[in-house]
Amino acid sequence: CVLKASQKRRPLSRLLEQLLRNLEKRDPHQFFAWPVNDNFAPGYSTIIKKPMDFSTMKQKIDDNEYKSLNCFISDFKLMCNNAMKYNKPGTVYHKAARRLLHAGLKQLTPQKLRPLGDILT
Ligand SMILES: COc1ccc(OC)c(-c2cc(C(C)=O)n3cccnc23)c1
Repeated sequence: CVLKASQKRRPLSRLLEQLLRNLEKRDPHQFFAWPVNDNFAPGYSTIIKKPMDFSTMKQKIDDNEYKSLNCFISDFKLMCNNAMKYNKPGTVYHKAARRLLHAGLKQLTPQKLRPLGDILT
């Protein structure tokens, strides 16, 4: 039988795509969907040395750049921490980043991931 394109992907890639979709649902305003633009965030590229966003994470999945779940989780944390570094507490972006990080890490706990089986070992 012929595998669908999605079924041909590596098991880790399919898992990370699923996790990414679930994390993106926690960003309803799409503040984290694309790279932050210096025109809207003055000085962003001088303050934030390693920018990260969901579209970049998706591209890294497609390019098989993530060798483990932990590398994927590190980029998710980097993205949220960048927003909490650049934006002052109390701003809509700082609050959105805190909520996203908290909700995202709850989805990425071993208890939640264990049912996915030995794909993570
Ligand atoms: C107001 O609509 C948008 C749309 C897209 C954004 O980033 C992709 C942002 C955005 C996202 C951020 C972050 C995540 O720091 N940000 C900081 C300062 C000014 N704008 C932003 C806002």
